[in-house]
Amino acid sequence: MAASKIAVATLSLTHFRPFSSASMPSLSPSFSSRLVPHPPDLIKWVRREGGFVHHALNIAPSPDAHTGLGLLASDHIPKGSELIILPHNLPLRFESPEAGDSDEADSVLINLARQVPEELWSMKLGLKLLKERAKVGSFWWAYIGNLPEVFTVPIFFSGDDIKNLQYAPLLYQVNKRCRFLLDFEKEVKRTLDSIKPENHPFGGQTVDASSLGWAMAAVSSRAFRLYSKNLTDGTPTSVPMMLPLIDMCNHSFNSNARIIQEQDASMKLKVKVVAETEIEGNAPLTLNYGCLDNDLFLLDYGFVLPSNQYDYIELKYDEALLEAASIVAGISSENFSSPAPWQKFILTKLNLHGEAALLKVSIGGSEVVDGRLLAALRVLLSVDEEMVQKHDLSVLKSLSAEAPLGIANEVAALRTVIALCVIALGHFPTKIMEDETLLKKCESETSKLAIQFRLQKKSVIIDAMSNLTRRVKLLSSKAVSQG
Ligand SMILES: C[S@@+](CC[C@H](N)C(=O)[O-])C[C@H]1O[C@@H](n2cnc3c(N)ncnc32)[C@H](O)[C@@H]1O
Repeated sequence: MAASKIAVATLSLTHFRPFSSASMPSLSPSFSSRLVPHPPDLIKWVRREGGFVHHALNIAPSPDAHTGLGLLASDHIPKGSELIILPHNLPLRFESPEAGDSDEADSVLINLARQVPEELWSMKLGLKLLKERAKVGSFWWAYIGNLPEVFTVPIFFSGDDIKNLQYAPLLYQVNKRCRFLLDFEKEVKRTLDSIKPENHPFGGQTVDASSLGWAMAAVSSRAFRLYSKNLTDGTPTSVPMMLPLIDMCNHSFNSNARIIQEQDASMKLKVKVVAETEIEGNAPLTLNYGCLDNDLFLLDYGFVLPSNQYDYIELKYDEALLEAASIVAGISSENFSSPAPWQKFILTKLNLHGEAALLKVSIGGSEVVDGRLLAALRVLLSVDEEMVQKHDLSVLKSLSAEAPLGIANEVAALRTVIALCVIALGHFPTKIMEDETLLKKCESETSKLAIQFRLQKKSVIIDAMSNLTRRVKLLSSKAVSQG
């Protein structure tokens, strides 16, 4: 017994790297602080392991101080140039494509991963990342040592900062993730308590919600989905992977580089980054992470994009809310609370009525007004069943279909949406000007993010209101000119 205790002690001292910095970040961690103070040279490591890195690429703090480190071009790079090539063994994925190389510790990991809900896939790959982080001599150490020490995703916000987001759908998601991490911490502890030391995937270390959260955030903010063949039946599936060095690229919707997936001579995965445009010297290399709203950018990546064209606010389709909006808009219609049977029928087709109704609707984004909401308002504000029946649902749902049920109907529908916007704005506890003043005074990065997030949500509403007001004015002047 005593001997095995000594063996455990030796194992734990020499075969793992402590997770301590995941739960206790250094006193003033910044976006640029890495897991270890002087991490290995990542570019050299990629080249040494058979990868290619363009000679004019460097890792450096981004010109925009809030984006952490980035990849910068030191010289002009022509369009089409290959910038980075990673051979198949460099990406870090949950399951290695080489069959038969897994050990007992891997099967513990696989069993834990089975308990992670699909939507939190980043935790699954995060378990693998934690395993490699704990292992002395991990193949990926040069990569892992270069990962950020802290992440600004809301699971690490203080309670006040979470409240300061002021937006229920995001609060719900943040709470869900926090609750999952706390429950999963217990599950991981329970599983690891019964594991033999030599099979412990984290070198005998305690894994808590904080280290799990670090791993989940590292993956959600840095992994890319690539296509891979399913090992059992060969069907192509998208697999999240961490792509060393490539994940030093920051995001832009107008990115100057893109990822290409290829196969090498032995049909193994090869991941390339290619210049999509000419890249000037000193310019950052950027990738497009996707057409995401600010909820996802904040939840997964820990940043908020100003004037994000894909951002929107979520509302619940609710008769009482519509009734209130129509009163604010000065339009009286009883149809909101008691639609006629033909109107109910269309609402059911729009999935806004009935048992399986989906009541989430949106304002903002590329549509400006959720097509289902717009169609419902047009229909509820119409008394002309025959005219409504003439139109296809796709026309009734489209804002670019100009006044399909007549100008008066369209003005009433748009004014009701504008009133909905006024009500939605009123639900935020602070005004835009207050937020702007608070933002100037604010020193904490996470408090700033919370204020920026809610400011952007309010801007989405204001932009939608301006867009709709412009349309109402145009329609009204048309109505006047038509006499
Ligand atoms: C894939 S990593 C990019 C490298 C990262 N900047 C670093 O220091 O390691 C993604 C992270 O970079 C930051 N980032 C990337 N693009 C950004 C942007 N457009 N605005 C603000 N932060 C950004 C965020 O912290 C995000 O979680």
